Amino acid sequence: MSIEFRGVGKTFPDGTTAVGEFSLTIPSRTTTVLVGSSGCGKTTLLRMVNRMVDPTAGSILIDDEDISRTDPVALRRRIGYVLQNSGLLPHRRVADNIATVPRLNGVAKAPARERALELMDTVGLDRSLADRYPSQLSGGQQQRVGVARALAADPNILLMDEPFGAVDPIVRAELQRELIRLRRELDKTVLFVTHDIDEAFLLGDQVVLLERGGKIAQVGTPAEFLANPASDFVAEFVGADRGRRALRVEELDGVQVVVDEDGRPAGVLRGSSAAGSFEAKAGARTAPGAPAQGERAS
Ligand SMILES: Nc1ncnc2c1ncn2[C@@H]1O[C@H](COP(=O)(O)OP(=O)(O)OP(=O)(O)O)[C@@H](O)[C@H]1O
Repeated sequence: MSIEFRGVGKTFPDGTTAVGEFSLTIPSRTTTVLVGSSGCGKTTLLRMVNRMVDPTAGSILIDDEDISRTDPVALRRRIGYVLQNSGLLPHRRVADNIATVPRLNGVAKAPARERALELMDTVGLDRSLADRYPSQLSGGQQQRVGVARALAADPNILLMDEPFGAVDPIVRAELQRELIRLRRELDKTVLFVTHDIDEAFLLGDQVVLLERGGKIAQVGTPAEFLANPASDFVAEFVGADRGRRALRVEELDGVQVVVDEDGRPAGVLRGSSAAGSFEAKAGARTAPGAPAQGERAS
């Protein structure tokens, strides 16, 4: 399913303009990553897609249908949503957390549990954890449960708000690899929010770098960012955010390769079309120097 933002703006009742005017098309079955510093409007944009926030200007279309005319509850049940702190219900067991939306949609207990167990396999969680409570899991396991829960209603769209922001770098790299695998298997339209440009380049078919007020500094494939930063702001964000390890594109035997500042290959760029996403070699990119996460639990 495609998502289109048309001249979208959001000014909160207290007068804060989180998003000025934002237009973007997110093609079906691709991953778009919104990246930018704290407070630039990423979460607000994400939450407008499932109507947890309604825009004060413009419109959002899903497969050409204006979502302001849809029932927000029904809309939310068909869009998966993963949060930084997993957002699990603490008093419910893992399998029950995963089965929340199917149960709300009227699926009986036994098939809902069976589906939850299958989803635990999908996200790489051992089924023996099904009857634990969230507090009895590690942070990484909780995030996997959050992903499984978001997938439970088999949504076509997955919204992910800093889903790997609260785990350590090693678990984070593991979860990123899992998401790349899942994306290939599940074929969803994914909108992903992060502070971390490395994570954005690793996961995004399309990367959108935002400035304050939801202003687009640049939109493009990771290759386009690396080869052609649109402004000094972009060049600085792309370089500064990854510390000393500035990446660049080089051509080796006719293949575009991303190398780090010491000339070590960090990934291969596949073509330059819509499929021009960034394939990182395992272990080559572990998000060093990831900026501190936002204090606000969203
Ligand atoms: N309910 C609200 N009322 C007033 N202002 C808000 C509200 N929610 C968000 N804002 C403001 O809107 C701006 C954008 O917030 P938003 O949460 O979208 O940013 P963000 O890029 O996701 O930040 P972070 O990376 O820290 O999560 C910020 O200035 C924030 O303080």
